[in-house]
Amino acid sequence: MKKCCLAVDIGASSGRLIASHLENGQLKLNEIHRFENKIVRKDDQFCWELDRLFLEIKKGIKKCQGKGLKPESIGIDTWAVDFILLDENEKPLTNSVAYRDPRTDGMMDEVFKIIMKERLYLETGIQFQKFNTIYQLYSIKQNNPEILDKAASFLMVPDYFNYLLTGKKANEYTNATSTQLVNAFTKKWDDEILDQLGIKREIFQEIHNPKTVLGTLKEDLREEFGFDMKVILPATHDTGSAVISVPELDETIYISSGTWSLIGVENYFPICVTKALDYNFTNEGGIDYRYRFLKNIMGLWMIQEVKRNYQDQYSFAELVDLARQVQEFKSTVNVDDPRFLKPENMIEEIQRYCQETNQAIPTTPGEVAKCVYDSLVCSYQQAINQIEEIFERKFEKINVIGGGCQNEMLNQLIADTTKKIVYAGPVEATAIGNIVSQLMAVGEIEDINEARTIIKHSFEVKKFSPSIITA
Ligand SMILES: Nc1ncnc2c1ncn2[C@@H]1O[C@H](COP(=O)(O)OP(=O)(O)O)[C@@H](O)[C@H]1O
Ligand SMILES: C[C@H](O)[C@H](O)[C@@H](O)C(=O)COP(=O)(O)O
Ligand SMILES: [Mg+2]
Repeated sequence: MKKCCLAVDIGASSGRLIASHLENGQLKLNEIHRFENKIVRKDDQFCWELDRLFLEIKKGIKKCQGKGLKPESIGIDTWAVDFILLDENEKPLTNSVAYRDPRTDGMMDEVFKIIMKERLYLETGIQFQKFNTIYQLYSIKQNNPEILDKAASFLMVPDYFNYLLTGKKANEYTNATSTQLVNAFTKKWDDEILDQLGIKREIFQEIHNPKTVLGTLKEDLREEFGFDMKVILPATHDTGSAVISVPELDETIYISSGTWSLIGVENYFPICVTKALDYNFTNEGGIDYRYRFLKNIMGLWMIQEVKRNYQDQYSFAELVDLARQVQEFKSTVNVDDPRFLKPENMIEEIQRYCQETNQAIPTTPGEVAKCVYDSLVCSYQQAINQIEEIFERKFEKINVIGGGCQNEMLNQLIADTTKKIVYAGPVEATAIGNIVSQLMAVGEIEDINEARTIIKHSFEVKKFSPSIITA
């Protein structure tokens, strides 16, 4: 049996288990299992199917032996902000409510009545998204206080899966920062904010950094799988893992392109200045206490919903080809308008927006897709301008990572619009960042610099130069 480590990366639209080992200084990947992730309706709430996702994780682990692989460690990363509250008997107190659920509508303003927006930003450095954990918890406090009274443990989604694997409870740092409840300077839970909001501190676990060996499998799982593994904390916020594996970082702005587009730079200190607040940038925690100075852009969620609205009769590649065929269609929308966060029908919402703004209304799948892609690039350009204004410098390169880097039309459009060199890849950047964190934890890789060198020599990165427009 070949030794390997196992990365579990679950984004908002898909999950995958990828086995990996080092061979002649290169990282080799072997996709073991891939599955759909989606938001479902349950008890009139938008929810994740965490029980199904854990079964998918176990299914993937069991596939390893059939492939002659013996995983020595496993690391789990997922989307951010969402959590589970366990009671004193370790039972979940609520559904696995998703961040797109409207339960946080109006909660930001309720919190600002207690803690000024500017102070919240100065202390946490985290962007204001209506679905941040802080507003989810405050919604529970306002509408179902008995739930918070009964709560004994707060676990974010990857923490919860780690608990199911090991029986150990911990909050991992990079994901904890996405809650907007961690102080950007002390890097600990912000007792003052929790106290002012009346959220009891004792439900939060000790914060552990990426590369922590949390433990090994519970006995029943060792017997079920037939082997034991170390359970290691990668950057359990998926974007935190993705940024670790950006091959081109100097002079570079990254775009982690999946359900969301996370656009930013790696930094060594939090930037909580007024301009960063006004432009709604975040300082999410990274590995080795680095910072991910970035902002959320609505992302490929929009094309995922368009695809769903067309009953999945077009693949993503086909939607790109259809968009290529209507280059004359120029209408765009503000992708970051909250109306696109969870519309009933994305196509109709885009059409309504174009009508309201007196633009041509997209009617064909190609026109709708082109409108989405063109609109995303407009938002990318705006964010890039804001980053360069804040850093008072130009960035020469853009590195697109994640599933979206497979969209070569979009990559070229980004290059043409921004007039910057675009590098595309690696596709599985998140899983790769997860893997190298495990290998650093066990000493197979020295540090992040060696990790990035290995990554650069292991994966193809395609280059897109701005087209030369002849007069
Ligand atoms: N062949 C392709 N052509 C164009 N876009 C693609 C292709 N494959 C995947 N994508 C894009 O990648 C996105 C998924 O990226 P991924 O990083 O897996 O998302 P997440 O981690 O959020 O689930 C899809 O929504 C789709 O827009
Ligand atoms: C809700 C958060 O902003 C979101 O999780 C984002 O931080 C993120 O990591 C998205 O990752 P995807 O792979 O789901 O695009
Ligand atoms: Mg992802």
